[in-house]
Amino acid sequence: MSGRHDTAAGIARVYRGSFVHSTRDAALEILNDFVLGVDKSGKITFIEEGKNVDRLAQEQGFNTADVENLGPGEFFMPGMVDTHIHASQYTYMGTALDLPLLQWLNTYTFPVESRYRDLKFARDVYTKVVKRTLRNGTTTACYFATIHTDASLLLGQIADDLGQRALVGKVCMDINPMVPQYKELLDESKDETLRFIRELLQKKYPRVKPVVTPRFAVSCSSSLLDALGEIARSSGLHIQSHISENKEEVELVKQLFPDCLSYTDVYLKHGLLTDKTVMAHGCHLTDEELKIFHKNGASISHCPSSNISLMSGILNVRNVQKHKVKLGLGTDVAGGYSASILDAVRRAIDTSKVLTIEHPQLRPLTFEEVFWLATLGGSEALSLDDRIGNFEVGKDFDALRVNVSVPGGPLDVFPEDVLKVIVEKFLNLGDDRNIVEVYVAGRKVVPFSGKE
Ligand SMILES: O=c1[nH]c(=O)c2nc[nH]c2[nH]1
Ligand SMILES: [Zn+2]
Repeated sequence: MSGRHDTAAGIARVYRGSFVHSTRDAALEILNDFVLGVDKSGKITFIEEGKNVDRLAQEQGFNTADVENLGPGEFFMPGMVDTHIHASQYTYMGTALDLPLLQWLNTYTFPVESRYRDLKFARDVYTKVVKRTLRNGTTTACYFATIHTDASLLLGQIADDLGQRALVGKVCMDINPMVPQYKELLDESKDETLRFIRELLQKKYPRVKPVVTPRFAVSCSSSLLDALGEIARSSGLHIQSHISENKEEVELVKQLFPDCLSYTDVYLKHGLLTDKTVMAHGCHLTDEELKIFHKNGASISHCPSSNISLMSGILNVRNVQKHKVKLGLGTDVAGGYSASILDAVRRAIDTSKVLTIEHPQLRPLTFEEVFWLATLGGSEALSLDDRIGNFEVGKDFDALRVNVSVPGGPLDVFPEDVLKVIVEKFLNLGDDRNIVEVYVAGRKVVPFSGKE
């Protein structure tokens, strides 16, 4: 942009072309020939019909010659939100999917997670997972790290360096009878959580924040859950954990917490079910529990790929919607075998159809609804919808520039394909080859700058 106009209006970039996003009223709004402006702080300053470009140029102080026009086959969509991913499990993603949850944790997960005391190993894995998810269009990720504070801080630093928006959780667990070398003492878990939060906040990363992370009720004592509830209350931070993923786990929690009415009641009683809580899975939650979620404003991360791979169960999304519980999508790497939210989109549709086969009265999810879950729904689930999730004026420009006609790409489009059809094809068939640019708060983070 020309210097004069830059200073006058603070507009950094203006794009013209097709935009698709979700709104409060429409799961998929298609905007053909629109123009969108981003200011220097990365916020969307206007989004209007392309025919208004001359007036906008006058009002906003930019030069129409500087407008970047999208090419044929291109559109912008909001960046996708992964509401649940284990960065520390990335090494074995795509393998080790032959056991149910509790056995899978003991056999594969805990031995691998115990390696993150080694910061060289952590740096290598965390750099790879942040790059992989960014390339696949995850502009916001809600991460589980491990029990190791320094490696968890490193994950925050890497996300900030590479420009990803992230909630980062140092995992807390003081019970692990099967793999006792991978757990903390109660006081250690509390102290290290406080250190993690303090040191991460001290970095003042604009878009990377800590999230209080009890692994799940099975691996935390009541005293630890209490302490974490108190830390979350006094800090006002986000909370993440797992809930009601498989039936064996639900039964075990009943035995471990006989004074609690349900799995949800365990988290509620310990102050861990707030309007900034996101719980992964929830496949076996009862209607009573969903009511408690709604009442407390807590959300669910739907991780269908993981639910199938670990043979856990299938979340009834229609029932979650009926109870007005906030919902987003999660890859749940490495229970899920893909780091791409596009995979979660497909599995969410597939699993909803499996439920429809079993219960024909249940309507399967549409691609528009799942697009909403991957973007605006995810932002709501993480209570970040005031900042991200769609192209509303005032929100940060977190966006994917998609090109469905990229040479050598995974899909073909035809002259009769309207934008809605093209979006559906991208959701079902597209991959990172189609995601030609990724923006977080206006900064182009993909392609990588080369310095990383
Ligand atoms: O899918 C899951 N992955 C995990 O790492 C985990 N820990 C507790 N419960 C879990 N579920
Ligand atoms: Zn998980």
